[in-house]
Amino acid sequence: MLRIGHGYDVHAFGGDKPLVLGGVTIPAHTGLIAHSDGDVLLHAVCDALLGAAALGDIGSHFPDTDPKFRGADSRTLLKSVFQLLQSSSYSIGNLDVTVIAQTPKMSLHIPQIRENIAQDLAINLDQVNVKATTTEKLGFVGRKEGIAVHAVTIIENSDMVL
Ligand SMILES: Nc1ccn([C@@H]2O[C@H](COP(=O)(O)O)[C@@H](O)[C@H]2O)c(=O)n1
Ligand SMILES: C[C@@]1(CO)OP(=O)(O)OP(=O)(O)OC[C@H]1O
Repeated sequence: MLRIGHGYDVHAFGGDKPLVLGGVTIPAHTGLIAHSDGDVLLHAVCDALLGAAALGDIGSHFPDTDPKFRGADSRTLLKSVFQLLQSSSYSIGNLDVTVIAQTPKMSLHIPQIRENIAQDLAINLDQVNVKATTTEKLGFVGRKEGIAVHAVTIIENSDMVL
């Protein structure tokens, strides 16, 4: 059976961490405020995968009250989510990500982000799409207060494939 999942996350600009999106450190005026490394892109991907598998959400697996996850590398969290899916015999069909950011310009970094995600989820590059849009200066994104990310995925339970 095919199953769809959606993930959405927002983090505010600020703090003293570097900006990390999809596992890539991107030159920016500031990073994102978070308990972990603040990789809002990978958080949305984790939530899409967990949602598709009806396994809750990122906060239920990696609570932001747990000191263990302070400064956590979100690629490590993504790999843990992948292991959870594998334990339930799910395989990933494809993943589509939309970064909503007035800044930084994402296009240069997207190839490496796709590579990172494909590697962490053991899928091919053509199963991962990442794109970006501004909000034409409207709202909190447009005021450069933060970044929002949507992710959608299709997964399939390989036990049930005929
Ligand atoms: N943070 C961003 C936002 C957008 N892009 C690229 O620019 C194109 C045009 O953006 P609009 O918001 O005007 O639609 C968009 O399609 C992306 O290719 C980007 O790289 N980084
Ligand atoms: C990743 C976790 C865990 O460190 O914390 P944050 O980095 O604050 O990110 P968020 O998307 O707010 O919540 C998920 C978390 O529990």
